[in-house]
Order: sequence, then structure tokens, then C-alpha cells
Amino acid sequence: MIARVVVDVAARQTDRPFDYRVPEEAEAWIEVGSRVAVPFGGRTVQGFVVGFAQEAEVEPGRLKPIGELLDPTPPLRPDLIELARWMADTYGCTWTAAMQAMIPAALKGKAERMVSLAQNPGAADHAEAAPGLSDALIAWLKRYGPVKLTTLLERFPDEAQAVSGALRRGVLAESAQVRDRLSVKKILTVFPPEDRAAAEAAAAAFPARLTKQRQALLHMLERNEPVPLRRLAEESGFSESIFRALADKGLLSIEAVEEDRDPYAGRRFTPTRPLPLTDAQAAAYRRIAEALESGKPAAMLLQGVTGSGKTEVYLQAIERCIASGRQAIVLVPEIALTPQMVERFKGRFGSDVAVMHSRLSLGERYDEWRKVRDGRVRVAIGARSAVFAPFERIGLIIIDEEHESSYKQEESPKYHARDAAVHRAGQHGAVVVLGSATPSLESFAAARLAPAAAAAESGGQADGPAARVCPGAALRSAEWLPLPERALGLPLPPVDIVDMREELAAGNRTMFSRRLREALTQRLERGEQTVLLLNRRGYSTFVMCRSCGYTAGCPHCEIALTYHQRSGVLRCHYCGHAERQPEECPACGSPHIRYFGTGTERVEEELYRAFPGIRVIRMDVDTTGTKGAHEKLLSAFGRREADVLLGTQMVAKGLDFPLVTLVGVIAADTSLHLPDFRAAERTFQLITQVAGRAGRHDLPGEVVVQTYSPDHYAIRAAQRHDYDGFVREELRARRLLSYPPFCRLALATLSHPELPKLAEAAERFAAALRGAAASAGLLKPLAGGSGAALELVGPAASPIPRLKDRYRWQVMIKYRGIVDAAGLIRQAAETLAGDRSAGDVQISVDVDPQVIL
Ligand SMILES: Nc1ncnc2c1ncn2[C@@H]1O[C@H](COP(=O)(O)OP(=O)(O)OP(=O)(O)O)[C@@H](O)[C@H]1O
Ligand SMILES: [Zn+2]
Ligand SMILES: [Zn+2]
Repeated sequence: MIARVVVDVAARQTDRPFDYRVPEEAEAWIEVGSRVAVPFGGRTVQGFVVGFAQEAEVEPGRLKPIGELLDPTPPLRPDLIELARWMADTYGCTWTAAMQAMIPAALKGKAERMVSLAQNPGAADHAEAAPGLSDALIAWLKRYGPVKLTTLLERFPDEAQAVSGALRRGVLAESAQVRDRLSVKKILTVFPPEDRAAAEAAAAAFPARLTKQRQALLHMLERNEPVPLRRLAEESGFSESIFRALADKGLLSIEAVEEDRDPYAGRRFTPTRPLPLTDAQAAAYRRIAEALESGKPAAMLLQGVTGSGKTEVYLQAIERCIASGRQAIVLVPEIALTPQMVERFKGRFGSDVAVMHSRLSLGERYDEWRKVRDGRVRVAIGARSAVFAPFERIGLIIIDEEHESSYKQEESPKYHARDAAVHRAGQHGAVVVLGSATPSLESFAAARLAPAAAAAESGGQADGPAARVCPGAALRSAEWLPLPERALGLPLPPVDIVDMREELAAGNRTMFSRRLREALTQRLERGEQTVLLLNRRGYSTFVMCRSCGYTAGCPHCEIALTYHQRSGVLRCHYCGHAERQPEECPACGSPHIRYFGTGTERVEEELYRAFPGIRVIRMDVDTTGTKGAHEKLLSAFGRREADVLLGTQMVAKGLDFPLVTLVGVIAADTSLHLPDFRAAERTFQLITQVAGRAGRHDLPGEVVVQTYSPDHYAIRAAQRHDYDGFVREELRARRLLSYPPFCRLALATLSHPELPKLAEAAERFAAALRGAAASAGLLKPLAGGSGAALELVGPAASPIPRLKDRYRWQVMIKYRGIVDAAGLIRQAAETLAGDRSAGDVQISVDVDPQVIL
């Protein structure tokens, strides 16, 4: 049998299956999705079996055998192998990178170089054959070999040269082992006797000097279930050795058992029962249930205002799905994956839920993943990568807050979880439910414009503007399920817009408007709570000289350094460079060098100054860095230990606290003026989301939004809770400028340490790209007409023109219809690579970029 294996080597040239012989004894074990260690180019590397073949592509003599099967159960499944192939084709990453993204970090095996004494050193003994090696080293290897090369050199640092010489001459032998970063945790567990009657008889017959053993055995007979040895010793008061002695006599058995590290162990989740649905919820639920019933793939957009009870619809849909014998995946943005959120799912489905997110330890993540793979749970909830949960029969994939840009992974593989979910649903005949109060324009277009376009087309009007929508890599159209009202019948809170220019004109120089100050004072008097959002997107707290205008920038990146008040350090958020805050201006020597901007730390300080005695919980990257910090802060706020929850984006999502009656937005427009075509969309979404935190229960809420752009349509629409109005304006602008959802984007970024070389390479790259597009007959203006079309923008300097000492230029492709954008970019990159003078140019691809930097 011949297996086709994709090896984990990060190079495009090797990103294809290679043939290996499957040893006969392994035939029954190796499947598509198995992880194996194979010899490759003189090394041992890890790889995945992607298929089998009857005949090898190489001559039988050169066919090497698979070295080792790394797991008893394949970590990947055939559908995931195919999904990875689709990701590679769609997003321009390697197949192996896509597969690696699907398995837990704990399984990312690393090949370790191992050294031992050669069996046949070519001389009577090793010392003679390798004069440089010390006797101590040889003795050590005799005793412990094979050992890791690194360990050997740590122990005998002076013999590095001699070791490498001995390896070359074959006196020492080298091998490789793929080692996982983590193994299953095993725990010694005591099992009750198999023959109970015999054990009871034995206990009765114990001689008097063995009273302890007798009592310990009786204890275990009473327990009559497997118990971890350590716990048994603690609870019974008998030492572990007593139980071991009983095991030696064959009265009990002690075995090492795989243990799950359950991050939620010991926590109680209050069980909840399904609520009677409102009419709108029931209608949405019915459509999802029907689609589940049909067993055909479907996508649905559940557009429900904040507090409309989307979660209850998810819960009941999941219940329906698992009742039919299938499994469900719930994706939630990382920062919204709070204990509150987990509790809602655990409360309904208990231990049938696996939770997968990055705040868990490596081991915890691995154990949760194994629960899914082994079929011990039927629901998986997690951030972006939970879309790869290795379930066998998926019925439902829910994407909550589907508009969140964090569903797009920013590093390779640069996939969008929404499109990966739609593709996976296609494989399984599953239903994808996209939920949001403020759907992305792409999903809106799929639900509201694409069906109209299809209708127009079948009516012979293929040229209408709607015919040009192009929602995403896999999402083409979706059914629209609206929830227009809050579930508990409460009104959405009134939103007050405060023009900060008028505040200044009236002599108020603080960061709190009179309106917000007054509202906050009221909450303090009434003992109610407030959420304050500092919109920090696009905002930096930077250091500037008031005398000469010097700003502190990163020496490696063309970007301002961010000031961290507590530590007095300036830091680059792109490359990690850090330096101390200057005492005087490095350019002119003036002492008037200050930091600018409104960081959360400064808002916190001003709050203490303006409202003496106020209790504030601050939630931002600095206070939530450690494990569990996020959870602690939120539960403290839930216990009313603070009056104000102040934070960045993190406070906008999913929180549901009954005493929150005021929401304030400190600087609504910092995100409006970013050089990003989604700036208005992001601002509208953020304000709407955070406004939705107010007055969700018995007490009515209100919202105060401070801005310098009170007339901007995104702010105006957010004030009226008017998603449709916002979208109408926004679509007009997107259509005019040809941006998604009226086309798709692919971004190629080129970088090089020297600017002139880069500029030249970028020009040649763009020309190659244009040539490739023209010969495919695609180079056509997007405006007017329909069908496949493509335009190039650039080359031009990237918004961050230098990063980590490399200059950066970009070429943007705008296209619609059936276009293999990643393939065109690869083709152009190959043309450039064939040209020697291109040297050290690096090219990266981002298809459907969310952030253009
Ligand atoms: N059918 C129902 N009957 C009674 N209460 C309900 C019902 N559905 C939801 N609720 C309650 O309404 C509140 C809001 O629901 P939920 O948090 O699910 O809304 P949401 O749409 O997810 O909101 P957001 O987008 O703001 O996070 C919750 O307290 C929930 O328990
Ligand atoms: Zn200066
Ligand atoms: Zn930097």
C-alpha cells in the first residue's frame, strides 16, 4: 500500500503529496488524516496522510517507508483535509499550513535530532575511532543513548567540534524523533476488585497485623468505583503504599488512566430549560429546524437587535440538531467568550459541551479537543479555529457576532471563519446560522441583495446593480431571519449625541461632557452601574514635543510608539520594540515633551478626579493579560464591586448586567477617520453594540455618545438604532467606489530592506499580475456590466510603509465573478522570483482582507 503524505515543511515547492510505502503491520492503522513521521531530504519530519495510491510516482526502489504513526486515532478527518485544500487554493497559503491550523498546538510535533553511538564504528572501540571524544562522553552515551543532540552539547559544551566530526565519520549515529509538545496526562487510578466475593473473603481472613490493609480494602469495596490513587489515600487516611500492597496481592488493580484537564471542573452551572419563544424567535427557529430536517447545506442570517434573544434561538436550534444525532459548533469572538457566555451553553447542555479558546492552557485545549474528536461531546463552543472541531456529522454551525473582524485570521493561513464554515457546511449538509445585531455588509448582501439579484437574473435583467454583489469566498446567499424587537419587550435605550466642539466652546476642557457627567452622577446616587467605552481603534497614545513637534517613532517600523503610563515605557505594538520615556526631546532638547491621547489609564485617572470615591474597573489589554483576569474583572463588576466598567472594545460585546443603565462612549469618532473603507461600518457596529448593554432588564437605560462628528451618517444612524438606514448610505458609497460587497479584494504586500529595490520589484510584480489577468481575459472595469471582472490598484506604499526594518508596498486586486485571485498572485510572484535581481523581496497574500495595513 502507498500513502500520499503532505510533509510539514514550510516551502511552496514541497507543498504537495509525496509517496511513501506503508509498512504491512501499519496498514490497519493508517488512514486519511493520520499524522506520521517520514524521512524527507535526510531529516525526519511530520506529515499528514492525504490519500492512498495503487502505484507510486517514483520507482519502487526509491520508495521510502513511513517511519512512525504518531497517534492511534487520526487527528484530522477526510473532510478537514479537503477543507484545508480549499483554504490553500482560496487564501494562497500552503496546504500544510492549513492542516497545521486545524490541530491543537500540543500536537505540533517537532523533530528532535538524536545521537547515539554507531553500531559499527569502523574500529574496535569508539574512543579509538574518534580521538576527539572524551571517555566521559562515550560512557554517557553508552548508558543513556540515543539522547537529544542539544542535551549532549549542553552537557559536553567543549566537544561540539568533536561530536560533529564523529557524526561525519559515522562513529556517532544520528536519528530523529518527532516529539509532541505535550502528552496525555495519566493518573494512577485504583479499580475495585473484579471478584467482589473473593475480596470480601480475603478481607475477613487478613491476619491482625494487617488491619490497615483490611480496612483499606473494605473502604475500597464500599467505594466500589475507580478512584484516583492520591485522592483515595487522602480521603481514607491510608497511605498510597497500602493500596499498592493490596494491588500486589491482586485484590485491587491500579492503572494509569488518561485524565482530562477540565478547565471548568468544579464549577457549577445552573441548569436552564428552554424558554417559550417569542413570535419572531419561533419563526426563526422554525426555519432553522426545517433546514436541519432537509439535511441540505444552508446559510441563514439571524439579524436581531441587541437583547432580542438570539442566544435562545441558538440554544434551541442546537438542541434540535443534537437530538437528530448530529453535532453543533458555536463560534464566538475571542473577547466575547466570557464565562457568562460559556455558562449559557453549559447551563443548557452541561458536560456535552467542549470549550475551545486560547486562554486555556496548552493541555486544557488539547483535552477539550480530544473530547470532540472522540465523540464524547456533541457541542463545541470556541473562537475562530473551533470551526475545525473534528466532529463526524455536523448539523449546525453558529457564528455569533458574525460581523466581527476577528473571524478573519491575520496571519497565515489567512482564512475567514465565516467562509470556512460555509464550505464545511457544504461537506456535511449542515446549516450555518450567522447572528448579529449589525451584520457585516457582506452577509447583509448575501441575505438581502443576492436573492434579488438571482430573481432579476432569472427575469432576464442580469445587468442590474444587485447582480454585482460578491459576498465572500464561500458565502453566496443566505436566508434572512429578522428579530426586530427585544425579547423582554423593553425598548432600545435612547441615544444622546453630544457635540464635543460645543463643549470646548462652552469652556469645558475635560474629557467628560456636561451631559455625561450629569448622567454619571445620577447613577452614582441611585447605585446603578455604568459602562464606559473608550474607542481606541485608530487611536494612539503617543509622545510629542510641544516645542518642535517631534513624535517618538519605532526605529524599525514607520509607526508611532505607544506610551504606557504605569511602566513609563514606549512600546511598538508591531515589533515589540520598547524604550524608556524620554525626559527631554531627543530632537530639540526641550523638556516640554508629553504624551497625548486618551488612553484608558488617563480616563480612569480623570474619573477619580471628577467623581471622588468612584469605584472603577478598567478592562483593556494591560489589565487582562493574565489568565483568568478578564473573568475576574467581569464577575467583580457583576457583584457590584464597581460603579463603572471602563474599557476598550472588550466591554462592547455580549455583556448582560441588569444594573447597567448608562452607557457612555468617550470618543466615538476616532475610528471614523481611519484610512479603511470599513471605518464607518466598524464605528456604527461598535456604538450599536455597546449601546445595547444598557437597560436590558427591569431598569430603563440611556446612552451618551460623545463625538466631534455629530453629523456623520454612521453616528446618526446609531443614534436611531437604524441599521437599514446606515446600510442604505453605506452601500451607496461602496458601490460608487467599488468596494465589497460589490467586489472582492485581494491584497499583495511586497517588502524589502531597501526602498529603490522594492519600488522596482513592485512595478515588475504589478506588470506581471496585469499580464496574467489580461491573458485570462479578466482585466475589465468593475463599474458597469456584470460577469467576471478585475482591476488593479497600485503599486503604492502600504499604510504602514515600514515594518521590522523592511519597506512595504502593496498591490490591491479588486475583482468579482469566478477569479482565482490567489493563483494570479502566485503566478506573478513566480515570474518575479525567476528574475535574479528581485533578491530578498518577500510577497504575502491576503484574500478578503479585513485590515489593510
Ligand atoms: N423567549 C424568551 N422569553 C423570555 N426571556 C427571553 C427570551 N429570549 C431571550 N430572553 C432573555 O432576553 C435577554 C436578552 O437575550 P440575549 O442575551 O439572548 O439577546 P441577544 O440577542 O443575544 O443580545 P446581544 O446581541 O445584545 O448579546 C436575556 O436575558 C434572555 O434570557
Ligand atoms: Zn522637540
Ligand atoms: Zn516596531
